Amino acid sequence: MAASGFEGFEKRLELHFSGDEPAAVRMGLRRIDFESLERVLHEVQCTVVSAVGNAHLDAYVLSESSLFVYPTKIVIKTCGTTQLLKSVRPLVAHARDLGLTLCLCRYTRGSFIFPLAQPFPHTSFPEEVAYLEGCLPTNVCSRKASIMRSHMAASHSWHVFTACDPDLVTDKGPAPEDFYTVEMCMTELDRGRAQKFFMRPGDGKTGDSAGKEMTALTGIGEINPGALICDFAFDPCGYSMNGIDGDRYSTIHVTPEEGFSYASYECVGSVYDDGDDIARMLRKVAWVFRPGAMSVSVTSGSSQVWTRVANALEPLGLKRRSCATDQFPEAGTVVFQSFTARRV
Ligand SMILES: C[S@+](CC[C@H](N)C(=O)[O-])C[C@H]1O[C@@H](n2cnc3c(N)ncnc32)[C@H](O)[C@@H]1O
Repeated sequence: MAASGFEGFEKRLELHFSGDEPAAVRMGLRRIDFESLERVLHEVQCTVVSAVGNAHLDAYVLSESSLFVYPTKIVIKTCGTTQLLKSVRPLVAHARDLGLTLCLCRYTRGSFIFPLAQPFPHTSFPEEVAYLEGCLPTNVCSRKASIMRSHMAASHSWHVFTACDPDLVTDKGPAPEDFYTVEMCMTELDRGRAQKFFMRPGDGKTGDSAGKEMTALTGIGEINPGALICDFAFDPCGYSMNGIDGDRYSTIHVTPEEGFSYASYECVGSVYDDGDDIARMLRKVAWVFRPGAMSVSVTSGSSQVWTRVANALEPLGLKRRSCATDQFPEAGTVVFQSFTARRV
């Protein structure tokens, strides 16, 4: 970290599994014991700092972002110089031991602010794809890698790799057209807002208690007041939270340092939700951080959700600069939009 700052942009991996035995899928991946999860995270170079769970999923705040474990799905998101893709082989092996077969893999990330600081296998997208392909079982044979450009600057591209087992995804996997994932990446955070994510020296607060205070003082707690929140503040600065609400999660991570400030927001939803909910949440997130630039990626089987993004953000003075769409076999459609704050 000497020659650069903290890399806020996360790498994100989503793995879906299927199984023939009802007993295997009932608790599924949630039966992986904590020590085994810690060993996987050790490979990735991060640790668990806080955890919460409900009837549907377990959510972990990590030293570098978050991990969500459902019975047949894992989402792991890590930032900094972590080696996220090193988790693929051990996670697939643990799932196999539980009678579960990989049916869908999604890997996404933005453009790193400090690409030269990234270690193998994250030194370039082609290298990440080559490494990932080497880790995946042969049944996930329907594969595609794509870099979606924003036409703004090379620094705002969206990297997507998907791999599916066409038989398992359509037979037993999730119906991708019903669900969507929104990934928001924000840079050039408003200075005053970013300042709220620094701990105050000598106030005696722990990571947990300072995290709770930040959730309340910044307005993050109001984004989805119904969610159970697990939050953590880093010393001297930085913040992470996971929110769980039934079978949905949301997550926020903040790197507030001037010069490379960054915040991300991610949530999952269903096309059957009230369409205004997602618009309201996106507006609240933009209000919490007031970023100078932002990208929003929507992964969905239906084409309608992404239109709500621009409709929600443009009234706040965020002008849409680009919109790119790409389709991934059996893994849905990705719409990548970028915005900048209107300068007055
Ligand atoms: C883990 S958090 C949030 C990560 C998220 N991807 C982001 O950048 O928004 C990163 C912030 O916490 C700070 N931080 C302080 N101690 C840290 C630690 N031990 N591990 C990771 N980040 C730490 C970093 O400097 C940075 O501001």
